[in-house]
Amino acid sequence: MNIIQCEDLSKSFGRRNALQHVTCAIDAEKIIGIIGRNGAGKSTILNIIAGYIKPTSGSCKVFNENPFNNIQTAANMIFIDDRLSFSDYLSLEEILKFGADFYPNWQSELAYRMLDYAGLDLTAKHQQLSKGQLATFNLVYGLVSRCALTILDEPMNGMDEAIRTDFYRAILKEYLAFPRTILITSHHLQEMESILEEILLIDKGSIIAHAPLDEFKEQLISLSGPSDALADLLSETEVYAQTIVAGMTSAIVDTSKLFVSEDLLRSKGITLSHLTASEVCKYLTSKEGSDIDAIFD
Ligand SMILES: Nc1ncnc2c1ncn2[C@@H]1O[C@H](COP(=O)(O)OP(=O)(O)OP(=O)(O)O)[C@@H](O)[C@H]1O
Repeated sequence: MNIIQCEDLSKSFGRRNALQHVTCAIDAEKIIGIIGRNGAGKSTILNIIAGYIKPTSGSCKVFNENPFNNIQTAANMIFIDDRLSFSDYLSLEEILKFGADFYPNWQSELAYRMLDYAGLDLTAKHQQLSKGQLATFNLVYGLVSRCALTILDEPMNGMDEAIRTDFYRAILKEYLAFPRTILITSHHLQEMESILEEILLIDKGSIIAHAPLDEFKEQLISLSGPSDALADLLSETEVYAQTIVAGMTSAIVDTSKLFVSEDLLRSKGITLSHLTASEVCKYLTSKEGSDIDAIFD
């Protein structure tokens, strides 16, 4: 069952096109990574899904309704990002009590246990927390609310590596205990990969891939071997990156256009290796001919 349906969705801010003709459907009860470079349009699409901003054109349906200013969809959804703010006068404990009153599936005990684990003082005020502590508190708040749609926009921003590792596990455990749809953005895809079922890759306001994680990773492959043995193959497929050193070529290529068996590759001395999701994202979204070294030449 789709809980989010976007049809030909576009959003402009003045003359800047943040999203362009986006069409996608998101199933219930999945953890989906919304991935893309800085400025790709990730927060914009999440803000439209959350009902905070209106699209310029096209439609977005969440739980079959237009989410903009919609109390019904808001009641089944939580949006966590680093701009989440609570009253300056409330302690963390008081904020948790408000959460318990508002969200029907709220898990108080779990919230206390997680915050105790992270060493947060419940008498502290939200605004007194450090950047990492703030992210930790907000993420706990988002998880224990157990909303059918949980949107986490860069939830680990500012957290140290150890707590990030712990909290990726916490997200997965919470999801397994109470399946829901979790949309999560992060620039640390490698760390987050193990909890994702699907990846939705946005580049310059357009969706360029939306697939289960394994399928996504299989889109590109790395081939290495003698340059003459690889030359014909490379002319038949799309090459995303290539290096040639001493007659040996290494190339990142599109697997959908590569019609050759692994046995044949082996017989030509070509080795094939798989990429991580993070590497696939990097190659699919890098600017043609981009090279930071060129700036200094
Ligand atoms: N309120 C706004 N006013 C003007 N331009 C905006 C506004 N919000 C976003 N944009 C522009 O829209 C584009 C997409 O921004 P968005 O915040 O969605 O990117 P993002 O993928 O979340 O980036 P990041 O990974 O850096 O957070 C960017 O070019 C940004 O400058």
